[in-house]
Amino acid sequence: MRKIVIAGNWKMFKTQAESQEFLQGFLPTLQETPEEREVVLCVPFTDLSALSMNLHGSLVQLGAQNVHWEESGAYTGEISGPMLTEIGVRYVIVGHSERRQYFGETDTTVNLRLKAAQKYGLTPILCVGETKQQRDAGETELLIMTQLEKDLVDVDQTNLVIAYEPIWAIGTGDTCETKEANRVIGLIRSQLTNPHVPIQYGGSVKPNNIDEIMAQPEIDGALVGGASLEAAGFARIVNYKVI
Ligand SMILES: O=C[C@H](O)COP(=O)(O)O
Repeated sequence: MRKIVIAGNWKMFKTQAESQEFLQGFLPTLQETPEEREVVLCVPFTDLSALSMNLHGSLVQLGAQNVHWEESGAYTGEISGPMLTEIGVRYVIVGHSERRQYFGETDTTVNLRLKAAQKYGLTPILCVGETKQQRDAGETELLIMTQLEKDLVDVDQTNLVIAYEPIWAIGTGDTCETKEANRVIGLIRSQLTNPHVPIQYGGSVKPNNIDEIMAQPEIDGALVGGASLEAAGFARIVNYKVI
């Protein structure tokens, strides 16, 4: 059976004070969360230490938004796997489209980061997905297959989560039609050597569409941006109803 993983990606939002306020509203709602649902908060680096202490013993796992491939070194602005695991981080997002678009992330560096994450005991959440232009040009399948082929070279598929995030659906309110997301995720699964890799959908996931998204047979969770910033809304997503 595949694990369900619901992850919030806070991107560059929330100071430490704001993150504590969030937890006060969010954690009490988790008592009834079914155990097979893994809940992850991928937060800014400055929030990790304090959250690690506050999440200890809770049902929520801590995630980062980037990891470098070296253990240490002269890499200004980067962070290493041991630095993250030391403070209790379990997951890390790798290859998010915003890293690829704004910070020069390539399939080569994504592959290096994936392998480093696993080497140092983290579970990477690999993001793949097409732009609107690529979708309109009928290139979705080719683009995703190419990303998977390059990103997953020598990557251990027993410690991996993949997120399908159509870029045109991120932060736009323009959710991918659920059956289409299910189709693409099925395609992704067909390219993997391990059929048990959890594959999430990401892109304008909200409290009012999570139930339908999670009803799709190929979808094993969600990577949630904007809607993970508000405690009650994210709690509704995490506690989605099985329909
Ligand atoms: O990592 C999360 C995705 O970029 C989705 O963001 P969004 O839920 O705000 O569309």
